Amino acid sequence: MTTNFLERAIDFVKRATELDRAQHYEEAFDQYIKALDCFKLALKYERNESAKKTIATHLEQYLTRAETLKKHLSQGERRTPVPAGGGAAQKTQGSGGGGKDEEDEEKNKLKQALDGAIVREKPNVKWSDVAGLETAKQMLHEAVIFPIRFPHLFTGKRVPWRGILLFGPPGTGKSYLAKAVATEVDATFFSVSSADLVSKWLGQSEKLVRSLFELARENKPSIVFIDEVDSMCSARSDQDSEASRRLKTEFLVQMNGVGNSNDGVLVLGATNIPWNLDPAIRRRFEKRIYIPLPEEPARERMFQIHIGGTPNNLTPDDMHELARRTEGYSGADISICVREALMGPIRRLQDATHFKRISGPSPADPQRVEDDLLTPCSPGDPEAVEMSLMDVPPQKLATPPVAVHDFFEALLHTKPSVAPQDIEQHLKFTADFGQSD
Ligand SMILES: Nc1ncnc2c1ncn2[C@@H]1O[C@H](COP(=O)(O)OP(=O)(O)OP(=O)(O)O)[C@@H](O)[C@H]1O
Repeated sequence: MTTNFLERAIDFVKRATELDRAQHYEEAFDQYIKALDCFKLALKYERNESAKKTIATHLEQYLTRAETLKKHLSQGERRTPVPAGGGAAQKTQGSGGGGKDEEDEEKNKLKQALDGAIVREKPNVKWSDVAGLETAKQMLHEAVIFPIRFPHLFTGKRVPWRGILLFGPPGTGKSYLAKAVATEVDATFFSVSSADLVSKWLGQSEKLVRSLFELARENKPSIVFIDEVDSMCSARSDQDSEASRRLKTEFLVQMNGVGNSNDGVLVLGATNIPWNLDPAIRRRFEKRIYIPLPEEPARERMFQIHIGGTPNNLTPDDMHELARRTEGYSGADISICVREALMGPIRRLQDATHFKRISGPSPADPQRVEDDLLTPCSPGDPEAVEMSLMDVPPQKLATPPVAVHDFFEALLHTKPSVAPQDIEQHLKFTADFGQSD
């Protein structure tokens, strides 16, 4: 298996370096990425230690080159030459002169480690997908979207916010909102779960934090989203391990931008337990926005968003009723309830013992109407034919629409997940330190 992956990796590398030399950087980058995927698999399955080392060295080498190309491409320069810069192309071209010093090597390793801990792809969540949370959205516009789109608005003493904390009970859309920011804004987005950072990289994590901020500064305008920021930044205490103390100090230093300018870098934090944050770190988040449980109109919008285009026969009154019945539910609770309800028609199909013919849009081509589709019905229906789902030809199956009783049924099984005491604590924190949505 290893040999196979290794061979494939080498094939991709050959193609990549040829394209690289011919300055076809976009295609070269694609081939490097494919090569890296194969190298990673080869590394995973290789048992021999010295072979592992060789593969790891290749991996690092081509990763560096791919990163250089990516940076170059993202600056919109498709064909201008990219210096080899100690990366793969340099070595394969045999142009010598490499010799990165140890510090660079260390930095590269950390950047690779970061690659595993951070997500850089743009999520696909739009502003309009986020129900309610108007204050938070407006604040994020001020902090993120305006400074990038209209930099001249932020001159002189008017400076954009550098640190924003989103806090509130679980499942209220803090991460979801951060994803919407990432999708809507033309900035590099780094998303890191601080629980991951602490658990996987303890000992190394302060260096990772430094590298994360370095990367963010290199790629500005950028947004660093730190989920569960409390696990990295809880109040300092005598019981803290040396590693955790170093991590907190480093985070403070980086957020201050000491010795570096943090212009163009916004730190967005999210937490369910803001009262656990270290006070010094809490202060670095200049804006602290409470993300509460959704009000009735927001809940109604959530039902609409999560149902989307799924065929249903819900009336506006049904929607109001659902919103009314879900007081105390978080956005996450509602999305689970909707998923459950959307399965209702599938269950009806599975349980059906009788079907009848109806006309409707063809499952294969919704533009065409067919008059011999089959849908479940009660055994007493005059047109009922006894059969089960498996007897229905797939292209003749008409899926029943989701109905309001599917939601009522789902609500019996999905209960609100946030406890009232939790809300009280959040309200107290908001009164003391926050800003309410
Ligand atoms: N305001 C909202 N509008 C639309 N959907 C929402 C909203 N809030 C939550 N959801 C739904 O709930 C899911 C979970 O939300 P999310 O992960 O953002 O919550 P969170 O506040 O970050 O929770 P946690 O603190 O547990 O990480 C989202 O993927 C989304 O489907």
